[in-house]
Amino acid sequence: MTTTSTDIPTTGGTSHKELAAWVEEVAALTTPDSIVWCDGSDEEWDRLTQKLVDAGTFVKLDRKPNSFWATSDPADVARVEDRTFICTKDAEGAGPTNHWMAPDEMKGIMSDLYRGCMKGRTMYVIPFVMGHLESDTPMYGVELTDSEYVVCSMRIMARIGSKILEKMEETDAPYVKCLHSVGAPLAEGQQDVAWPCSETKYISHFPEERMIWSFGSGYGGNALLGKKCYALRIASAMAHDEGWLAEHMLILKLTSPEGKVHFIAAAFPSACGKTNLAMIEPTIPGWKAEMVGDDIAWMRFRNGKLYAVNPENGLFGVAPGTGYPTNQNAMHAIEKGNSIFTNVARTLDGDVWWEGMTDEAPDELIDWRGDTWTPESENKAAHPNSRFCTPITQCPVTAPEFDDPNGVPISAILFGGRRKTTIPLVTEARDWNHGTFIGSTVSSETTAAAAGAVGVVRRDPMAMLPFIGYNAGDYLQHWVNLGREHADAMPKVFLVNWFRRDEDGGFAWPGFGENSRVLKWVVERLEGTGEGVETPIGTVPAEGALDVDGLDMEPGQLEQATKFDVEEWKAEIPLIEEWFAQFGDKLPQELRDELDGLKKRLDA
Ligand SMILES: Nc1nc2c(ncn2[C@@H]2O[C@H](COP(=O)(O)OP(=O)(O)O)[C@@H](O)[C@H]2O)c(=O)[nH]1
Ligand SMILES: C=C(OP(=O)(O)O)C(=O)O
Ligand SMILES: [Mn+2]
Repeated sequence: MTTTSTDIPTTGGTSHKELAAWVEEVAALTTPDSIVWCDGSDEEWDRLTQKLVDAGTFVKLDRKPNSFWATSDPADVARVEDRTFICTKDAEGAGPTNHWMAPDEMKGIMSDLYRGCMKGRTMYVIPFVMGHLESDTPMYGVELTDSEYVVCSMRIMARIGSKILEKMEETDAPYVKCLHSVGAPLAEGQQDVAWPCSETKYISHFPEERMIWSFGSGYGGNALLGKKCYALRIASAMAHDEGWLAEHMLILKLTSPEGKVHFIAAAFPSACGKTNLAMIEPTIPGWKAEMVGDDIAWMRFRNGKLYAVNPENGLFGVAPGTGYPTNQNAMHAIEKGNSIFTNVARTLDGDVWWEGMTDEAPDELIDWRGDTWTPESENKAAHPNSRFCTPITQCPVTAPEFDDPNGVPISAILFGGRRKTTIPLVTEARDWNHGTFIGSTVSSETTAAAAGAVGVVRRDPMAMLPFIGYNAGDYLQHWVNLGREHADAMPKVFLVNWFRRDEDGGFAWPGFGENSRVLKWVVERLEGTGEGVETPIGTVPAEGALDVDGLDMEPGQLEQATKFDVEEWKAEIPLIEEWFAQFGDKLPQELRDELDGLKKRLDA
């Protein structure tokens, strides 16, 4: 890259010399028409949303205050795991579960793509912090992007703007360099499209340099670089080096009828129920649930406990299936407006709609492809991975502890996935290593959150398969090591499955608010009052220990949801062995021992 920037008209700037130099360097490479340093103000939001309306990217919604509807290019609707790379010095650093390329090679390829890629566009500089600015160790980032959609979405999802930059300048603070381009330069006089993007996509991470280069996509998980790219992939590598955990987990505050508070973290793969559980309305009397986070947990040791912070400031939730009966809290958050909806359907009077929002679809809609849609239409009105992007503080059940820079002490971790068979409703791990084993072998059917086939069962350790920013074998060893070093701080671990099917193919367990019954048993186990029965896979609720009072289930269904079937589990063993085999020497001995133990118990 050449160094001198040029006479590109610029609004704003910084006294942070290293940052100023990086911005100049990128501008010289990408040659935007102008540079804007984002201040995060309302005025800026108004200006950029108007610009997006004028460009045809946004339609302003008459029925939701300060809210906008966007539809993407039909080929840019989800994370692209095939195009996601971990660029460590050697391939072993990325491990068997990631795509790897040497940093120099990747930088060569991407520099060619970036050269001149912002022509005809504005390059925005977004200073942001993941977590709290008041934290002991503020976790800064700066995203350079040529997308107004990304700026507006980042303003909802993270804490951005002048206040962050000023604090960074005070100490010349280090930050994660996040470079993003939609990869669609405009020639002189060329008309823009509503959703610029490129067929060529790269989502590249340089964990050793704490840097992210993203090219060609405007979709959230690929383009809002503070979220999955920084707060999971880069942060997991930082956490490994520094002795903490960056995890794909919601954080829930539960208050029992006696007023006792417990904080629970839960890891489910994308589109497997994190946002819904984070906003649960318990159906059992006297229990109160509040949300600290719905997607990501950063967990550090403090006063002999494991404390979790939600590094985000917004919700980027799966729209389909979100409605008043299943998740009224998300609906109330959305009603307040200030939101961006992507790839949902739009009603003719300027509201949004998606499958599962109401029992009956409106008579006529504009679907996510921009076509007229009626209930007779064959296609879905909303894309299955369509999203709402909404400030987290608008959710009526956001816990006051969301604002605590130190986070909340976690007393239980739930792992889960989407499995039609085998995995019972709830199982408690025997101890930390067994819990780590359970987490490391979690399996789930793939969903529309990532491009590719849907419904294929794959192993997804700790729901982190697409998000571990280094060798997954080292990641599993890190979990084991932390358990050894901080034995007394470790939460109890549970495995859950809301998605088991009955003979008719329907969900055996009603899920959603009824999941509070499972949470109640979890809390009772923490407090030493819940009764359990040991099985080869862990402890399951004893007969009658799961509160099903007032639950209307057909005969046999509860049994179907909760049963442990030794034959089903024996069939899992070769799959787990195959999964473990790829780690070679990196597989922690402790997990080998856990697998042996499980085999013996199943055969006994
Ligand atoms: N059957 C069933 N579906 C659920 C449950 N919780 C969430 N879902 C559905 O799973 C999909 C993804 O949920 P969401 O909470 O957005 O997942 P996230 O991506 O992990 O945050 C949505 O369509 C939900 O309606 C549950 O307990 N039971
Ligand atoms: C934001 C995403 O994740 P989730 O479905 O876990 O909310 C994503 O997959 O892009
Ligand atoms: Mn979610």
